[in-house]
Amino acid sequence: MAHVDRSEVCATSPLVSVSLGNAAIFLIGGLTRDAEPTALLLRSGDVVIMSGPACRRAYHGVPRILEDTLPGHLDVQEEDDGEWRVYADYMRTSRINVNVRQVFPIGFNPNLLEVGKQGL
Ligand SMILES: O=C(O)CCC(=O)C(=O)O
Ligand SMILES: [Fe+2]
Repeated sequence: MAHVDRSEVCATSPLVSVSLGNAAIFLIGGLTRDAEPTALLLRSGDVVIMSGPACRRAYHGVPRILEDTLPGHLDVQEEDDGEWRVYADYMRTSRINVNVRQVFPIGFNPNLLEVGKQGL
């Protein structure tokens, strides 16, 4: 659940996170699991920007999705059926997170994957 983002080589680039669907509890703590986390309520349409090394390397996670918080404009009415039923069943209990993150630093050359060849 709680994790630190480690796939990004560069911890100084911000991460932009967009929440869609049911609301959720987002916890953000510190650089160790001992730090008391702060809880944020993320609703559909909310945008979180995680910026700075202390934030990008902080433990965080989404322990809880709050059911029955799907905004009306993302819901499907009872009379709708067919292909939209699959969407409706999924969205009823789900939250979708879209995030943008910079995994590699500027100037990274994927053709030079061996350690020490990047020249960065
Ligand atoms: O769902 C979220 O808001 C957080 C996602 C996350 O922590 C990640 O993609 O690394
Ligand atoms: Fe993460």
